[in-house]
Amino acid sequence: MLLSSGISNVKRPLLELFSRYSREHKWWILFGVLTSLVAPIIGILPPYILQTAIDSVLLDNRPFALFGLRSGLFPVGQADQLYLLGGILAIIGIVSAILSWSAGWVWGRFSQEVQHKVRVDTYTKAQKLGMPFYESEQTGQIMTVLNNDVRSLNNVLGKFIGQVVSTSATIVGVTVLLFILHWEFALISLFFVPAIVLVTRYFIRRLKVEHAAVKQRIGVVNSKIENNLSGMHVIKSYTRETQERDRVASVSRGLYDKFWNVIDLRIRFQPSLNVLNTAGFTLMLVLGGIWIVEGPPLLFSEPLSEGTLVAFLVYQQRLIQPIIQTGQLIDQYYGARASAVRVLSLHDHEAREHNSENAITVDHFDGHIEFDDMSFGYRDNTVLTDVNFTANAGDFIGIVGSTGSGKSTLLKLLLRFYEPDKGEIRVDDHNIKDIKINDLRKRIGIVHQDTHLFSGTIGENLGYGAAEATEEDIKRAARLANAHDFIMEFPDGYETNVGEGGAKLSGGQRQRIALARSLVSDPDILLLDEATSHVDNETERQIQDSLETVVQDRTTFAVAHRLSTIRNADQIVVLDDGEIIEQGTHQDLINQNGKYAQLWSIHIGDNQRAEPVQQ
Ligand SMILES: Nc1ncnc2c1ncn2[C@@H]1O[C@H](COP(=O)(O)OP(=O)(O)OP(=O)(O)O)[C@@H](O)[C@H]1O
Repeated sequence: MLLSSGISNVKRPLLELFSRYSREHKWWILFGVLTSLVAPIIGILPPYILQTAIDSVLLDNRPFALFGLRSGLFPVGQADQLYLLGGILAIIGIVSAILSWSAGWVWGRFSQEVQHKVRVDTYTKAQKLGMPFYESEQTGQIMTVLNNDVRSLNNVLGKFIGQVVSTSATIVGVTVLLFILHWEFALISLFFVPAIVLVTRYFIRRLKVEHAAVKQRIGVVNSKIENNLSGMHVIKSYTRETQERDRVASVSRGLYDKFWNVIDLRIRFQPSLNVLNTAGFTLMLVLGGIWIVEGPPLLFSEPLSEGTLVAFLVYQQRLIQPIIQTGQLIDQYYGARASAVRVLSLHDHEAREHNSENAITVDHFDGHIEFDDMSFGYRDNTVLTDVNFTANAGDFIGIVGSTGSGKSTLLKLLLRFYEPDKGEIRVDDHNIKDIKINDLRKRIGIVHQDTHLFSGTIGENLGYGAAEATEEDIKRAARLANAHDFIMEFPDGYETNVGEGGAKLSGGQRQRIALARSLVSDPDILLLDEATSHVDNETERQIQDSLETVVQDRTTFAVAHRLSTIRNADQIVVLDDGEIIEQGTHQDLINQNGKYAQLWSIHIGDNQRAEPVQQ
């Protein structure tokens, strides 16, 4: 359960992801940083101008000066001075708005670019993971990484730098301005900042822990819901709606509890800061008032003007916001960090399918296949032991055996869904480990035991594995699989929508479409895993007739419980508990009078019993 525990060895996951995805956008980032830096600096000037308006224009107790400059160009009349200040404020407002818009645009685009790329990359990487990964991870957890985690990363990767830059610029800018305005009062008024930082730190540390727990719980809820939706027919059949509702409610409550911990921390965080803020504001107002009325207290010497006090009070409010924002940024940071760990766990997962170093390219197989002393097990559970047999090019091989004897596993090993633990599998004298995985799979057609169709039309499903297939290729394959006639009976023919996972078709129809799909690309090797188990005897006989033509041109492995399907095979392999116990033609095996002969007599008996009683 790697994703649910979120293991990744990367020390700074966000930085790592940022460096992976930001390179090609360095100019955007530079522009974004510049605008995020300049916008808040310009934005903090109005209170400074307010001070001039109060002290130099309204109270007229200071000579008119702006930014330390006393120019003969400045107007002397009060109204003109106010017009000048009003004009400057308007320009600041416009420039500030343009810069904020530019910063918002750049970071918004950048964050969407990053989100899009991380999502596509993560999906691409997930696709490269081998089947064992999908068997050990819940689909819901993988979906959570692709949806929630990628979205949460977007918040930070895209906006974080802009916010960090503008927040830092505001804090530094305001602090510098306060010292320029009145360094003695600035020393006193900044006293409350360390208290705010300490409170922020306390909450952030606790949020970090809770965020990781929330991420994991979201995955659990998604898995449960996804699992239930895909098994809805079973839930309904067994009338388990109430129990399943309770189970969903239980995992959802688990998420609720964890989320509540985060919300509880957040809602206590903001009021705590507000209390500190109000205390700081009140103290400054009282102290500043006394300073103005009675002159500088204690060791201080500079008198304080009314305008300066007003500017300080406004700046104090301006300062608290970026400090709170810093807290929120750190909160977001830890949320995104937990997501980054999960995304990287998927990106860097070692269970990736990979070609060997000197893997060869293949565009055709003759179809000579050898299993050479091959053994395989799922984790600790040995499923196939010392399998030895050879299929000559063009052979039709029947594989029979009791349930769980390893028949499907044998076919999956040929596709390299898993690697043998011992021995090897060779196709045309090449160990399949040394053939490029995609080349191997492209030349092998398979009909899985569990037929899966994708939402879309019948035609789209048929052409799924062969982009270059013509309409004629598709129809030819459909005829071979005895599917063409029933497809044409639908009003929309090949344009018929199959529904979610093929739900609008019968089991037998789905199977015939899957069979046709495997034939469209004209594979050199064909693997049929119970490919006709859901069709009636008559349809099976018709498919059998068509397949006789099909199998002549390629090596075919057919797993079948219905033994009539493989009766004419060149070779029948009988598996029992993962070992080959018998091998030969139908007649050889009947003559041996072993397991196969026993199965055959049951099969015949079944068929006879299934015959309608003659009146
Ligand atoms: N992904 C898996 N992980 C762990 N064990 C598995 C997995 N797939 C199959 N097995 C186990 O391997 C054994 C062989 O399974 P396999 O599907 O190959 O049997 P089979 O002969 O095709 O059975 P059936 O006729 O019922 O389809 C079974 O005991 C099964 O439980």
